[in-house]
Amino acid sequence: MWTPSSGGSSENKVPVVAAFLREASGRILLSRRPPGKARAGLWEFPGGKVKPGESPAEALRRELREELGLEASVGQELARLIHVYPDLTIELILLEAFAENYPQALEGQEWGWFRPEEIEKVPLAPADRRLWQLLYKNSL
Ligand SMILES: Nc1nc2c([nH]c(=O)n2[C@@H]2O[C@H](COP(=O)(O)OP(=O)(O)OP(=O)(O)O)[C@@H](O)[C@H]2O)c(=O)[nH]1
Repeated sequence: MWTPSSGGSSENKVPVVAAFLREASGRILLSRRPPGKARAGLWEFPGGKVKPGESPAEALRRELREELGLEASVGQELARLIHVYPDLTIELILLEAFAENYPQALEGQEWGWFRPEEIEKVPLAPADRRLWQLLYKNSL
């Protein structure tokens, strides 16, 4: 598990949980930030903010159900980092997830399965680009 910090202020950081979810052929699930939201149009691992009183795993199961209609079990933590955006500072926690059904875009967002080499070329949210580099370097 890797826990680097991007350096800026990490006070009042918002915990954000995200899923590393692979289908049978090894492609990875990404979803796209919808128009009108911060980082609109960029791709990210599906997930969202951890609410007070929730564990990261509970938050991830809730987000996957709400956004993609997925029933999922959650495995180990793969990576974690702090990222400072102009509008907020997040602590992004990437958890391995295993889905029991197929995703459907319940909030109208785009999503897709990507092979690792395709992810190199996808416009990822900046925090996710860093996370991906960590994962790749450690050949997950
Ligand atoms: N879900 C998710 N958010 C990420 C990732 N990477 C990343 O920088 N973020 C940022 O973390 C924040 C998560 O907010 P969100 O909007 O997804 O979460 P939410 O639905 O629970 O909150 P909201 O109701 O305030 O929109 C956003 O600013 C988003 O850009 C990621 O891989 N997954």
